[in-house]
Amino acid sequence: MHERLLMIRPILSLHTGLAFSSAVFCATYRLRYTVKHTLHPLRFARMSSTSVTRSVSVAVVGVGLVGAEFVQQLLSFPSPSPFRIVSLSSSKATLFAPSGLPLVSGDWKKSLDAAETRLSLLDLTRELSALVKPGSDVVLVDNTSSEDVAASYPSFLRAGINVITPNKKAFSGELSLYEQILAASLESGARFLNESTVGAGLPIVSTLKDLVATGDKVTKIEGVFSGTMSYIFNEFSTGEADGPTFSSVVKIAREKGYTEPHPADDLNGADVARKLTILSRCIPSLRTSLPSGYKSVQTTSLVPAELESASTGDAFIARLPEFDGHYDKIRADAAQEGQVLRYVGVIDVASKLIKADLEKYPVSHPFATSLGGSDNIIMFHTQRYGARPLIVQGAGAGAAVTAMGVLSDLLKLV
Ligand SMILES: NC(=O)C1=CN([C@@H]2O[C@H](COP(=O)(O)OP(=O)(O)OC[C@H]3O[C@@H](n4cnc5c(N)ncnc54)[C@H](OP(=O)(O)O)[C@@H]3O)[C@@H](O)[C@H]2O)C=CC1
Ligand SMILES: N[C@@H](CC=O)C(=O)O
Ligand code: NA
Repeated sequence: MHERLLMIRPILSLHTGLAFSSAVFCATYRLRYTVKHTLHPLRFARMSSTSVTRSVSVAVVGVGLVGAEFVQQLLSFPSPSPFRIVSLSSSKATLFAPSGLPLVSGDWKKSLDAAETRLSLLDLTRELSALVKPGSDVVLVDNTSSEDVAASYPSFLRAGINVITPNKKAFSGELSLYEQILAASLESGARFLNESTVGAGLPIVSTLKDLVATGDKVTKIEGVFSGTMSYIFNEFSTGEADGPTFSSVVKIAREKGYTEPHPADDLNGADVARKLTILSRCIPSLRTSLPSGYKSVQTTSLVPAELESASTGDAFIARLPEFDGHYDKIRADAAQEGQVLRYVGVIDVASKLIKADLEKYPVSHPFATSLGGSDNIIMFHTQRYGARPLIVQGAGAGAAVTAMGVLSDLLKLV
């Protein structure tokens, strides 16, 4: 067994702290620590552990499209698995068993449906914090799009409970919540991992954090950030003047599980604006640039004014065909110029311009020729990569790839 002596220095900044905490948790060696400053008791308990194989208690909140697929992937994890699911919750019911729920692959939803208790985030925090011990990690996996669950991350983190999530709300809303999350994570040593909030399972957040942590200078990030918008325009705007109706491709995108619970959150550009906010906050010079989060991003909405008040996704989808004529016209206009329509996002670091917009591209442009399905394509322009940006491309929405991103975050804890 290898041994390393690790000197822990005072954490000088949030950024250094996060990079440092990653280094600690990525280490697979047995660690011995010399502590040089006062540590939060949970952080100390975590660091004092000399156990190599950690056990991980997982509480899953949200078992919809992504959540159900995540549970299935977790239950299929090769044995012996370090993970045990101690809690499952939907918006209507919750289950908790500190030693692990007896879940059967393919049949576990029945147990949750039969439960009569509703989720209390306060109770869950208390129950999970009792499981935090040296050598056993506890993780809240939030697979909802709930603001309430997102607002509770600081409490979970302060209690030493790690948070893993594809939910964008906490990282793309008010800056104050984001800062509380960073502070709580530094205080207790519990981590928050949110790879699936941008590009689903594609390595976007981790790539950006690696570029920044290794000292590269990111100058611009641009691309197609929405799986829904990508699917819609890949199908709808191919360079021809006509084709399927706009409302029909939106309906299919929803059926394929690409859209947010309310599809208007994709079509109004908010989902892309949230992703741009999440990435901007990983870049030191932009971290505080969007105090109100995604609402500060310059965003073009594709939602007709008459549908802005549609309260449910079903109502929105039902009325969208009334507006097909408008979308037909913008497709035909673009085709006449030899162009296609694509919904793109840009973060220009020097000018601090962050925007989400519908743009036209020539039919020969890579955004027209190389994208299919729900593909995202994200280009990182940096000093080290020079004139040829680092590009990540692949499916950017859908339950399987999103749950994979969540599970891969979970694996980073062990
Ligand atoms: N779909 C995709 O391709 C991607 C999704 N994401 C993100 O993943 C998250 C989940 O998306 P998706 O699975 O499609 O959404 P769904 O609407 O299918 O599922 C959401 C789940 O959350 C539950 N829920 C909602 N509010 C609460 C609450 N307050 N307490 C407990 N449970 C709650 C719902 O319960 P109930 O069933 O009782 O209503 C449901 O189980 C979202 O944040 C989304 O943005 C990220 C990347 C890609
Ligand atoms: N609705 C989102 C899902 C992933 O974040 C999208 O379409 O990209
Ligand atoms: Na990702």
